[in-house]
Amino acid sequence: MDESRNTGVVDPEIEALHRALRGRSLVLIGMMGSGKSTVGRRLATRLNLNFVDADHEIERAAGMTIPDIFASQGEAQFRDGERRVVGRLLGEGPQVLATGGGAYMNAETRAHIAEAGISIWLKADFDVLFRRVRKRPGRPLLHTTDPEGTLRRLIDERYPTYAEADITVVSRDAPHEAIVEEIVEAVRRYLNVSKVDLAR
Ligand SMILES: Nc1ncnc2c1ncn2[C@@H]1O[C@H](COP(=O)(O)OP(=O)(O)O)[C@@H](O)[C@H]1O
Ligand SMILES: O=C(O)C1=C[C@@H](OP(=O)(O)O)[C@@H](O)[C@H](O)C1
Ligand SMILES: [Mg+2]
Repeated sequence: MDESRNTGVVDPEIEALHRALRGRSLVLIGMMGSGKSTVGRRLATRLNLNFVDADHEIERAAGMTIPDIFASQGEAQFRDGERRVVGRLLGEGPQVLATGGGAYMNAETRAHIAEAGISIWLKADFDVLFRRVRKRPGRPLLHTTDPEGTLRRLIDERYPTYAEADITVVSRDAPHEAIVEEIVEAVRRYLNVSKVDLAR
């Protein structure tokens, strides 16, 4: 759970960001395939924060994979576990928390994130998402006769809510590090931590 942490790094810029976070976590939200898990891990390394993936924690708590949870218990049970796990993880900040795509759609979770975190929406076009999720199946919501239509419907349903996030960063096909730097810059702006102040 903690493998992304770099200890011993003393970077004034990062320390200033940590102070400005005041215990809040950076919470990645967005559709399946937007890069929350992969970019989140790198963001945590970059900022010397712990990384935690809610899906991974749900799987650990349940002792089974997400497709198995959906198959054996159904989506409602998964959502209930997701709400509890995200709530617990938000109490353990500051860290980078990658949520599953549906987590932010829960009003209670959203309120909790607003209180204990800074929400970052990784916003991506349908084409980008569809190409990515096709490469790696294993997302039970897309196990339908029409995964393309399902993904479009989920985008329509969810984007107005995702738009409530504190910060939006466009996720496109670019080196992960480039997206990480855009997030760091956006977080710095959001927290009013200026590079100029830090250089003094
Ligand atoms: N900036 C990017 N450029 C290219 N591929 C990316 C980028 N970000 C994520 N991906 C790829 O998209 C897929 C889904 O990423 P993942 O982090 O699992 O998304 P999420 O957790 O949001 O569902 C992975 O194969 C990942 O490597
Ligand atoms: O969008 C969703 O509702 C889901 C997204 C998945 O996580 P990723 O967004 O990390 O793929 C996972 O939580 C589950 O399959 C449901
Ligand atoms: Mg993920």
